[in-house]
Amino acid sequence: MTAERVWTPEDTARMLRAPVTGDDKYSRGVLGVATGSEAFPGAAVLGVEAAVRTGVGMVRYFGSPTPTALVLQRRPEVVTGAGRVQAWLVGSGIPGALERTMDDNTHIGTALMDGVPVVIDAGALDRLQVATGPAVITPHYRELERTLATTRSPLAIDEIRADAAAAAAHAAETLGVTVLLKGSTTHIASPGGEPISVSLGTTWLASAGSGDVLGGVLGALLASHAADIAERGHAALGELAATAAALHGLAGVKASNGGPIAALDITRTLPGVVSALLQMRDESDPSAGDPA
Ligand SMILES: NC(=O)C1=CN([C@@H]2O[C@H](COP(=O)(O)OP(=O)(O)OC[C@H]3O[C@@H](n4cnc5c(N)ncnc54)[C@H](O)[C@@H]3O)[C@@H](O)[C@H]2O)[C@@H](O)CC1
Ligand SMILES: Nc1ncnc2c1ncn2[C@@H]1O[C@H](COP(=O)(O)OP(=O)(O)O)[C@@H](O)[C@H]1O
Repeated sequence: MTAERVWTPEDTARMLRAPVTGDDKYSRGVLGVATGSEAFPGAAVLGVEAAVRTGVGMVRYFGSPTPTALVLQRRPEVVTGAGRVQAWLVGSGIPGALERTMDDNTHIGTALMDGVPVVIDAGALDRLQVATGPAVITPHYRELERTLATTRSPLAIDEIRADAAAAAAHAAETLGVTVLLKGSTTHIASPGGEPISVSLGTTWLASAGSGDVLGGVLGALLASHAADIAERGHAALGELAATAAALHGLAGVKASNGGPIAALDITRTLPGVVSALLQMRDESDPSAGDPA
């Protein structure tokens, strides 16, 4: 069995970065989002909404006309078109290779070849090897099976299910990326980093679009922690991935209150979860979190 660090709300709170007096929207970090497509426009709305509500200086959205219109309708604060960013989120709501349009491929390529940290989800997973910056992949079990299928050491889905922690570790080693393997327990593995498990959610999170929300949370965290990633590389990416899974899980629990949730509900409870964690941190260590 893989020995994993069990991630806690306290660990999550320690990783959060609240804006300080010297900050502006650019110093807080800009997230580029290349998600959604004419086939799955809703995924773009979910990821953008989650990023905005996790906390980031600005979101730039780069996608096809339908998701662009929907994103702007819901979040007028978003800037559209490619531009300078500190991190990218790419792939949620983009179809697999056989169904992708030329536009979809352009969006994926732009995000992957910008050289900054990148969250790679769903339809961009088959292109992960062209990423020029440090990458975190966010597959569920079927997506991990597909992603490993073209490597020299594939894993069948039953093997992944039987030992998901080991599967995540194997994928991180084989692919050279940080892996966030989604499930009721989320397993995180990084090349050379500490394996982590996160079980802070609820089974009600097993619903369409829930993973698209997680991508937005993680993208926002990468964009707002660029200096930490530059300094600590995959060790930082692993802890940020665990932080995202924890925020997503805790927001899901709050949104559910023991009942069903729609994916967009998770984004509504995110700010409250962030503020409660920051308050807990400030009460236990008033000097934490403001290096300015
Ligand atoms: N609102 C949206 O725009 C949403 C977009 N999504 C996007 O949709 C794309 C595909 O994601 P998936 O995780 O579904 O991809 P998967 O490729 O893992 O799932 C598709 C597979 O699920 C199986 N399947 C399909 N319908 C089934 C059913 N009724 N019962 C049992 N098995 C069934 C089939 O084997 C199919 O090949 C991704 O790009 C994802 O981001 C999803 O996140 C759902 C919400
Ligand atoms: N049984 C479960 N219990 C708790 N969380 C779950 C469960 N199943 C899935 N999740 C979580 O819900 C999300 C589902 O993501 P994903 O499968 O990518 O959905 P989608 O593609 O529809 O957005 C992940 O964050 C995962 O960890």
